[in-house]
Amino acid sequence: MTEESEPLDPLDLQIESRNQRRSAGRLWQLVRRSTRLVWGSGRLLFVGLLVVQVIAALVLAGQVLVVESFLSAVLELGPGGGVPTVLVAATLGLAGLMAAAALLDSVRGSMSRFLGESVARRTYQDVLDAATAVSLRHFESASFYDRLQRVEASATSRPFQVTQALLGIVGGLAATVGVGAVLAGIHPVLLPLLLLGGLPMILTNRRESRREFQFMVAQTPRQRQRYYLSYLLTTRDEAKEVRAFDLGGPFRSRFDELYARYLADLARHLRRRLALSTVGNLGSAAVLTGTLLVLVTLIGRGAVSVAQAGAAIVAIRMLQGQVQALLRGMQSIFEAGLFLSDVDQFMDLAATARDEEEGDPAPPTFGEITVEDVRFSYPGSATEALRGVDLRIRRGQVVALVGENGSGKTTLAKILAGLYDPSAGAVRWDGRDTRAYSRVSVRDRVAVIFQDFVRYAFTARENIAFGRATADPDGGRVDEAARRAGAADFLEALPAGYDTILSRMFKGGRDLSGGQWQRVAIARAFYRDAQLMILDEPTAALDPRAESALYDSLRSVLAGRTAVFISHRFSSVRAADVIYVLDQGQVVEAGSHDELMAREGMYAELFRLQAAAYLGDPGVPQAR
Ligand SMILES: Nc1ncnc2c1ncn2[C@@H]1O[C@H](COP(=O)(O)OP(=O)(O)OP(=O)(O)O)[C@@H](O)[C@H]1O
Repeated sequence: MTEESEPLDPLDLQIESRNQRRSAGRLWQLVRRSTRLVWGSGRLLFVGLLVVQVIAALVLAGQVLVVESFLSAVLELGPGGGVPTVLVAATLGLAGLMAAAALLDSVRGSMSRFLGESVARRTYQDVLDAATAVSLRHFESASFYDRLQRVEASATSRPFQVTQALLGIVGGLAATVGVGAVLAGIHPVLLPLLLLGGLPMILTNRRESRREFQFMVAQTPRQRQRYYLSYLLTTRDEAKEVRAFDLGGPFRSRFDELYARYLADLARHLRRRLALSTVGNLGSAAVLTGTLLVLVTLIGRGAVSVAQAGAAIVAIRMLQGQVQALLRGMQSIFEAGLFLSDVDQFMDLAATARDEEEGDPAPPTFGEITVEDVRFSYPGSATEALRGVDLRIRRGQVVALVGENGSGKTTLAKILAGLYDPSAGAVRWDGRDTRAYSRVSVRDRVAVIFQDFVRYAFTARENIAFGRATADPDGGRVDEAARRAGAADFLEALPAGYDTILSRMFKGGRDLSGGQWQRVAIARAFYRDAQLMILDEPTAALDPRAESALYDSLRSVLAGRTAVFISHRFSSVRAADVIYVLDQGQVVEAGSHDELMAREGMYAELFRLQAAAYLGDPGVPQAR
C-alpha cells in the first residue's frame, strides 16, 4: 500500500491548501453558513430557541439585580425585628427566577436536540445526493473515500455541534450583554477586567480546534482500514471465505493493531489538547483573581457597598460561565467550520459532476456508434488502459469484445455506457460526440450489466425492475424480462414468488445460486429496454444449457436493438456479427469468426487453445 510512487491525487491538494485562518471575518462567514444550514432545516424551532436564549439571558441579569436587593435587605435586618416585605419579595423573586432558569434550560435542551437531528437529516440528505451524483472516476481515488468517510461521519454529529454552537454564541452574547450591563452598573472597571479573562482561552482554543481537525484528517485512512476489516469480519458474503481460510484471527489482530495505534495517537493528541486548555484556563483564572482583588480594593475604598460586592461576585460567576459558553460556541463553530468546508468541497465535486451532466438529450436511437481513437487512463494511474481504440457498431448488430485479462474490455464497456468520458478521442452516435449530450440521457439509452453486478437484498421483482427504477414497476414486463433471461421458473417457485427478498439477511428471504443471480441481472438489463445492451461476461456463471439458451434467444430478445458483449467463452463469441480482439488497450483484430480464423492471428490462437482444451487435442498446447 505504498502511496509514494503513485501520481499525486488532486483531492489531497485541496486538504493541504485548506484555509485555516481564524479571524472575525471567518467567524462571521461560518456563523452565516451555519445559520443558513440550521435555518433551512427548521426555521420555526430555530427562532423559538433564539427567543428562549434571550429570555434566559434576561432571567440571569434579573437574578443579579434581585441578589443585590436581597443582600441589602439582609444587611439592614436589625436584631429582633420582623422580616421586611422587601426581603420576602426578593427571596420569592430569586426562587422564581432560579426555577425559570432551570425550566428554560430543559426546554432549550429538548428543542435543540430535535433541531440538531433535523439539521443532521438535512445534511445527510445532501451528502447522499452528492455521493450519488459525483463522477464515477472519484471512486477510483483513495482521497475521495477518506473525504466521504469524514463527511459521512460529520453529517450526523457536526450539524448538532453547529446548532449548539450557534445557540451557545447567541445565548452567551445575550447573557454577557445583560449580566455585563448590571456588572458595569455596579462598577465600570469590573467588566473589561472580566472580559479580559476570556482572552487566554480564545488564543488556546484556536490551536486546539486546528489540532483536532488535523488529527481527524490524519486518522481517516487508518480508520477506513479498520472499518473495512470489521466489514470483512461481519458480512455474510465474506463470512464463507473468512472461515474457509481461517482469516478471522489475522484480521482481528490487524484490527486490534490499528485500534491500538489509534488509541496511542489519541492519547498523544488528548495530552496536547489538555496542555493547551490548561494554559488557557490558568490564564483565565489569573485574570479572575486579579478581578476579585480589584473588587476587594473597591470595597475597602467604599466605592462599592457590601451588597453590591456580593451581587458582583454572583455576576462574575455567571458571566464567567457565559463568556466561556460564548468562547466554547466560537471554538465549536471554528472546529465544525473545518468539517463544514469538507462537506462543502464534497458538494462541489457533485456540482462539477452535474455540470458534466448538462447537454442535449441523446437521440432515442442511433444508426451507428463509432469509437474513434479512444484513450483512457484511470485517475491516479500512470498507464493507459485504452490506447487508441477504434470501433464501429451498427444498429442491430451483436458485437463481441474478446481479449486476455486486463486488455481493456471492461474499460471500453464503461466508456460505451457513458460512465466515463474518454481521456482523448471520442465516442460518436451517428457522428455526434456523446459529450455533447447529457450523460444521464446517454446512460438512459444503454443497459449495462457488469461482471460484478449488484445483488440487491430486495425482492426479486425489485431486483429486475431496478433496470428502470424511475418508472413504477410493471408486473407484466418483469415477468417477460425474467422469462427471456431464463429466470422465471425458479423465481416463481420461491416462497413468495417475485415478492421474495433475495437475501437471507432479511426475514423470509432466500438466496440464489451464482448462475440464478446472473439470470436475474440479465433480466434487469432486458427490463431496461434500452437501445444498446452491454453485457460484461453475461454467461460466466451459467450452466451450458442456460448459456446456449441465452445466446439462441439473444437476437429475438434484442428485436433489432444492439448488443455488445464481453466473453471469454469462444463458443458464444463465434455467433457475433463482429468480434473485436483487444490486446493491451488496443484493437488488434476485428471481423467475423470466419474472417478472424482465416487470419490465423491472436483470435484463431485463443479459439484453438480453448477448443483443444475441450476436445483434448494433444497436438495443441493447452497452456502458454
Ligand atoms: N479502477 C481502476 N483503476 C486503475 N486501473 C484499472 C482500474 N480498472 C482496471 N484498471 C486497469 O486497466 C486495464 C484494463 O482493465 P479492464 O478491466 O478494462 O480489463 P478487462 O479486459 O476487462 O479484463 P478482464 O478480462 O480481466 O475482465 C488493466 O491494466 C487494469 O489493471
